[in-house]
Amino acid sequence: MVVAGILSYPKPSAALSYGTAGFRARAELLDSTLYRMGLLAVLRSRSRGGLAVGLMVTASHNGPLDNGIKLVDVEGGMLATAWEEDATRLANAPDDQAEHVLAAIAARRGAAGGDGEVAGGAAPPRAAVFVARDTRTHSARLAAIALEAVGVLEGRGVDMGVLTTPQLHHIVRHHNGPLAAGERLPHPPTLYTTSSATTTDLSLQESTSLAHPPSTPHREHLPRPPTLYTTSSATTTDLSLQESTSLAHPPSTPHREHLPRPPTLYTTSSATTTDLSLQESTSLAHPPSTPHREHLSHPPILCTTSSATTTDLSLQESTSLTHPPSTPHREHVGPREWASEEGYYEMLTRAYATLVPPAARSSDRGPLWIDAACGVGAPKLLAMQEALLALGLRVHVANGVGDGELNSGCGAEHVQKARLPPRGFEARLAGFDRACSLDGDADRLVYHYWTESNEWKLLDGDKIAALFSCFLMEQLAAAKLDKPLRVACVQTAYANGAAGAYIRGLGMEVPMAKTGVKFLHHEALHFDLAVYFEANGHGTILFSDAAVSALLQTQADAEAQGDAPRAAAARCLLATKQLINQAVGDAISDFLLVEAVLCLRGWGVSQWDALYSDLPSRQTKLPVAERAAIATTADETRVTTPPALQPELDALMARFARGRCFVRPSGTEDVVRVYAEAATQAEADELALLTAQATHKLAGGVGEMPDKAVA
Ligand SMILES: CC(=O)N[C@H]1[C@@H](OP(=O)(O)O)O[C@H](CO)[C@@H](O)[C@@H]1O
Repeated sequence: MVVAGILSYPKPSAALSYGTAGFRARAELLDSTLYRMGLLAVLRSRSRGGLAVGLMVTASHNGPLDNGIKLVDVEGGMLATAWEEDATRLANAPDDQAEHVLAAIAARRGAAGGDGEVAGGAAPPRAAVFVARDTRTHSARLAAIALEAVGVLEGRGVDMGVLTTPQLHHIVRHHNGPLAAGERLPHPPTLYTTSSATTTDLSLQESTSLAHPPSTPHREHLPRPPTLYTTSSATTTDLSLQESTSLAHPPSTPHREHLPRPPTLYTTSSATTTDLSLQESTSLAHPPSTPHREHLSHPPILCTTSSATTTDLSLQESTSLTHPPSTPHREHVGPREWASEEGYYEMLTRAYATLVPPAARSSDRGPLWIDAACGVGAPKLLAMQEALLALGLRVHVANGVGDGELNSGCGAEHVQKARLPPRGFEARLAGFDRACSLDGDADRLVYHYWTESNEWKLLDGDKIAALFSCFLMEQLAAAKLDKPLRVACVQTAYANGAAGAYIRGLGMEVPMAKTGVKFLHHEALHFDLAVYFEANGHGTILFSDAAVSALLQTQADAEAQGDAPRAAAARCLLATKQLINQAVGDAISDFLLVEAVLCLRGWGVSQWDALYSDLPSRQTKLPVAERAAIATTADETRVTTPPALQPELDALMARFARGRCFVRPSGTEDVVRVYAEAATQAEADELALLTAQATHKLAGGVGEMPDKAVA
């Protein structure tokens, strides 16, 4: 059946690569990739004892004709690097060899077996693959192809419907819970001799460190009889789980449409949330007898700072002292009840309520205007709108699905790259003093506003990182932890020079990572507490288990000593951890934290903007004959190939006061990207153009010599 399936979705001639953020291509080229990635996702899940993995159908900030795939690994983060290589190999295998490539991957990764053609002895653990999609017109069809493939390998495919990318990460993370923790720690590769004497394979290292070695009773829970999910609650029944019992979804099968759903008020405690997904979920990876359920039996902590009635599940989670600081990262995962879209809203609104107590909710704060890029962020924001209003946060959602072309003239990518306001916000709008833009799958966020003097100003990922950094440092100072935490803000070469200087001035380390959030995320894992952001607005804050444990201890000590300010600071940091997505950058959770911090400080957007002044910068891009022919140093700030290019760029930089420029091949588009910074905007623009021209001349530019910046 696997072979028949592969042959029914022939591979296009174009080469496909699992780039900086998954596969991206014209939608019509992706059928075979979706099918094959459905198969691969099954292997990945099997290799981790049947823990769920996610498959997101999206091309993020790309135009509406493109689509793509982002695979979500078992701990809720991005796919392990070694599996990315497998993904590329499998996507590009000729049709008549793809099954062999798949079988080789399965054997190498300890994922063979079962009744499918990818067989090899004992039945493997049953895989679980959660498939979600954005709002592109072709996404539903492509998601169905992935689900079909999952079914062919007898995995449990769950159609999660339309979600933001970070929501899928969140659901996978909370579904698998602490069982998925303990892998992908930032350590050097280890040589594994079990599979091949020459294989240095992190993924194999991972699979040997499973919480569930093959002998664990995982498979006892599978297969389960299909569960009938009848509607019991109009607001919270998760239709996607009705679909979970269907293992093979032929592309022609119309999937249930999950959108738009009526906005739901998420203000109450879990008493009103009857989430059938959770009934189902509890019978999978976390049997009641496992110690992980201990998280749910701790008495909840009442967060008196926010509201006497708020029982905070995250703090319930945090009260678990079963994971001392020495245990691996990421064991303070939230409760299983959050492993659903409703759970996501619940988690965020509760955290916001804790962080911004009623006394801090000023009624004269104007609404926030949110540009949703005509993408999936819009319906998700609408679903939260009433709950946010109840917490004193008024949001106005613009550029919703169908209001215009996705990511075109609107959205975070357009705003940040073109340095232009989005459609609908071209001039000051009465009543709106601040606005923000999401991208097409709602994992990026930038803010912007019009000044009193009618100047449009952008607050990009660097500014968000600076706001979060100063807030964290302030709260850490007030919490007076017994042992200081190692705190950092991870950036890339695209970070504005002024941002790095400001953050270093706060006393934080500022390590640099390669472009691509996965690199920032991995770097952030080296620290107890780390903010990471790309200038384009993709980022989050990671709290290590050591940090969470230290904060819990501080809170308990301070409360016992009657030190209210210290206890409040620790509680505030724990609520921040609950609000900010621990799996991946998330525009919705990021904007909630921005709003919370501004509210707590009584700041308007201009005061935030005044933290530091950006050095003027400009980005552009150009096509070249072979972008892979351009190589850079590890930090991407200098070109190593072609050798003549860097001396030319050095000479250009020397001509401009505070001049800095670099070029690198894009991992998501067939272009070379150019970045330039200088003392004035005119000089930054000129340096960017000269850099693009030098690249065109020395690195095989195609078409006309660039004569202006291109967003
Ligand atoms: C300069 C820039 O913004 N590059 C973006 C872009 O990658 P490129 O490899 O530059 O195409 O898309 C990535 C995925 O979204 C994101 O991580 C990265 O920051």
